[in-house]
Amino acid sequence: MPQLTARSRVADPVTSLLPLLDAESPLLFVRRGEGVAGLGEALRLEFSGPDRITRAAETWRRIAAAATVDDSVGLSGSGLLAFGAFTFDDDSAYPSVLIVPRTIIGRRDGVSWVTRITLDGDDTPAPEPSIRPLGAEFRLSLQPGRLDGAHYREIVADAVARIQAGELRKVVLARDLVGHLPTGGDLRRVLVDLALGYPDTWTFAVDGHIGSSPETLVRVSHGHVSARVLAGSVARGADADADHAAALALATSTKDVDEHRYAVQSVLAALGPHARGAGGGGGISASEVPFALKLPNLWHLATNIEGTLSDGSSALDLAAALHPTAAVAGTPTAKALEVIRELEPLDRGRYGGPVGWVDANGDGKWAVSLRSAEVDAEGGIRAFAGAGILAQSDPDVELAETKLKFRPIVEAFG
Ligand SMILES: C=C(O[C@@H]1C=C(C(=O)O)C=C[C@H]1O)C(=O)O
Repeated sequence: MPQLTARSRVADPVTSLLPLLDAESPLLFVRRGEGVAGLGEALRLEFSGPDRITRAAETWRRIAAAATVDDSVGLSGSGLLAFGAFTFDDDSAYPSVLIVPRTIIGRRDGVSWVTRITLDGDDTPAPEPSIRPLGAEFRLSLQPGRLDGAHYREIVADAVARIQAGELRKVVLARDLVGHLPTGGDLRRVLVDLALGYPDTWTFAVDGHIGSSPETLVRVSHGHVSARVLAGSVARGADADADHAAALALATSTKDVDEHRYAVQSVLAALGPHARGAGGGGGISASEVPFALKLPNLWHLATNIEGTLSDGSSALDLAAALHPTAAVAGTPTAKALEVIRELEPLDRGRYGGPVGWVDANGDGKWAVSLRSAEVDAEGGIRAFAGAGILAQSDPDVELAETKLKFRPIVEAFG
């Protein structure tokens, strides 16, 4: 069993975590400038196969129980934690990882801290947080990958026919864009653009998987559990009136409200066995009517879900119970996964999977990886975006929706 020792102390305030990151292998999970950044690797664990998240959760519980943690900060993200990113599919060629950095810099409620982590028997000094000037600016354009627009419309039409024939109710189909990072390209430039352009989303970087997701898979903090489900999308309007009309049309569209309901139900069903409702009643609670969440590129229908944990599950246990939600797979789940495998000629990698962190107490924050890309060791980039397909879906509209969902990543690289 790896023996980890972690020590967290309040530090001089940092104004931004991003310039502190490693340019080639950044570790990051932030929203509105707050969160955690990691340097170096004290421990890296890889998982694969159908029970990859469950095994990661069990392994982490044992490592955390054996660890020595001295945390005088006591904020969300202080103390010992592991960053993680898990593949969407059971058979992906990409690794699912938990990475414990050597040094963590955190920022929350105006307080900054540094956590230093050592692995017994490893004397490598922990990297010192220091501002590293950003590398040269670069611009690159992402091009259609394995699945271009015309092909995407075809598989959407195929899925619609299957849904209309009663094979399933909903399936989320994604397509890809590819590109190449220039030699020495500083990934922090991309992360800065994402974090500044989409401040209300989770901007993340774990093991070359980067993005800015608006969807919270699950958050656990001191026995409280919460999630934010998104499903149902529409483009922002060109002016204030058109924008208001777009949000209204989304909130009253039967197709989108139905799609949203499936996604909320799948999250409630997965969390129910682990939680009591916020009001003390049975189960976990969700607001009855979704709200329209405004992002720079899109409106989404959104529902916040809350409850009190009843069984000591960690955030990673719950991520295992939740993945894959109807927001990224479909309904019913098993059939949707079968249709995705059949129609999508892609390995989604960690897109659509849980990305976030878990601490030694089991608290943590996990997003559904959306608006994201895989960047491999040779600089190869593959970005993904998808849309929920229902009986009434129009292939042209769904293709247009994926274009809008690519925008954060396309613009951050471009
Ligand atoms: C699948 C994606 O997004 C998901 C699908 C949505 C939809 O179909 O309306 C909305 C938000 C996300 O839950 C994506 O961004 O790639």
